[in-house]
Amino acid sequence: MAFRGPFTIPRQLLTGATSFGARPTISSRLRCMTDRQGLATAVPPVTQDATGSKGPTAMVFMNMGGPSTTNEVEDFLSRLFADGDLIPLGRLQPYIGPLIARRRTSKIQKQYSDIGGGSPIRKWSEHQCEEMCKLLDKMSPETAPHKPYVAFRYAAPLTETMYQQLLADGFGNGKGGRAIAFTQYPQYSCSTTGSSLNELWKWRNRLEGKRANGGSEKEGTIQWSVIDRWPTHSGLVEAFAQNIEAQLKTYPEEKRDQVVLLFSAHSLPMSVVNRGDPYPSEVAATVHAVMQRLKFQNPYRLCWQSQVGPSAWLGAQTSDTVQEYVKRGQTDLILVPIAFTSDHIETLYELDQEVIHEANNPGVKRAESLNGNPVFIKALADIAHEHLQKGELCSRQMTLRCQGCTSERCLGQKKFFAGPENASMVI
Ligand SMILES: C=CC1=C(C)c2cc3[nH]c(cc4nc(cc5[nH]c(cc1n2)c(C)c5CCC(=O)O)C(CCC(=O)O)=C4C)c(C)c3C=C
Ligand code: FES
Ligand SMILES: [Fe+2]
Repeated sequence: MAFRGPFTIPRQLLTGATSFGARPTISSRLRCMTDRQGLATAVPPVTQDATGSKGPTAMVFMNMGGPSTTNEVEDFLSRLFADGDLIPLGRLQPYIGPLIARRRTSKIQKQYSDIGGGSPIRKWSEHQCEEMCKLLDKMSPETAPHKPYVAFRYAAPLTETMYQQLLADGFGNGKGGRAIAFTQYPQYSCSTTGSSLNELWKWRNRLEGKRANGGSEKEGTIQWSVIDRWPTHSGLVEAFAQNIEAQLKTYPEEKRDQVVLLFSAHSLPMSVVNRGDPYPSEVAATVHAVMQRLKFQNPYRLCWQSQVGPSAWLGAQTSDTVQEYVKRGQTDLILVPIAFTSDHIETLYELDQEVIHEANNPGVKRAESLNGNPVFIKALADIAHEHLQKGELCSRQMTLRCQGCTSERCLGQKKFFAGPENASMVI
């Protein structure tokens, strides 16, 4: 089903109308290629203590967050509708955003109360991050101790709170320290990971920037690097594949190969897709990698869920897809949430209580979410370990803005995280 809100997405979002920024010259492209080598080695040396340790290392999990109780729903929605990187509502956003949030609150509160009174995302994020840090301490003693932090975009603990905690824990304040911003969206979208990075950059400037340091040159001493996407990491693929195999085993053996796998990801407005957002192709890459691991033994489709408001969104919609296949007599279907790493309202309410309930057929099931799955937590540790070993500030892909991007925030954020030596690569 689609969440239909009482609001409309603004015209430029509907049409995707954008103007393109200045094109890079050939010489600037050549410079980019030369600088490319710099990216992999650009992490400045981190101070070592007498034992040779480069730690502590702060591991910051970034995600959207969700209301832990129904009382937090309105604040959560207010922040979400105030985010111009997610829902651009123009100059009137600070006024329209809270109005939309207020009108939507009781409907969404009911959904959270139907899934047990709140979103489990905080519980899972804290668990995943803590467990990953324990593994990292063993895998990478030279950067230990690894300290877990969670930074949510729209719910507690907010990015600002996390940053203040980092400073209180002895990072920054002229003392340096290394922090890794690790997105918990496996596939990059400017409306999700991009928004979280913009927020992190904003709070870094406010709490550690020149102005926060009385204009002194001692600006910001925390050394940030970013894990910005990991759509086809083998550990992620393995964790998804094992959950699908476990659900396939619940069907009689002779029917197993005929079960259709329906990978379901949160949709995007077509205006965001047409701006050049990398998310749809990265989600498709995850699906393909998982199917490869499963040896393409089942037919499959990728479909899109949770569209909000009346504008055009990427389809086909998950709810329509299930209905169509069931109508055609294909009643053995496994829904696989593929773009989020823990349970949330979109799995527990939209898939379980709406799509599967409406299908009214015992053959329509859902693969478990990754949640506390040890294979997944080991994958997180492997991804972080590879990042620490490579010494990259961010992926090469992060330096390329969307074709239709006109956002100064995106430009500034990417230049910051790419580092001063690589800033000229950001186009
Ligand atoms: C990869 C995941 C997600 C993408 C991409 C995404 C894009 C996106 N979302 C909205 C609007 C809303 N999303 C809402 C909730 C919500 N969104 C995601 C994930 C992605 N969103 C999740 C996991 C959740 C639930 C959080 C939880 O329960 O823990 C909501 C609030 C619910 C509602 O009012 O319907 C809105 C609104 C847009 C506009 C967008 C792309 C631009
Ligand atoms: S919108 Fe994608 S880089 Fe700015
Ligand atoms: Fe969303």
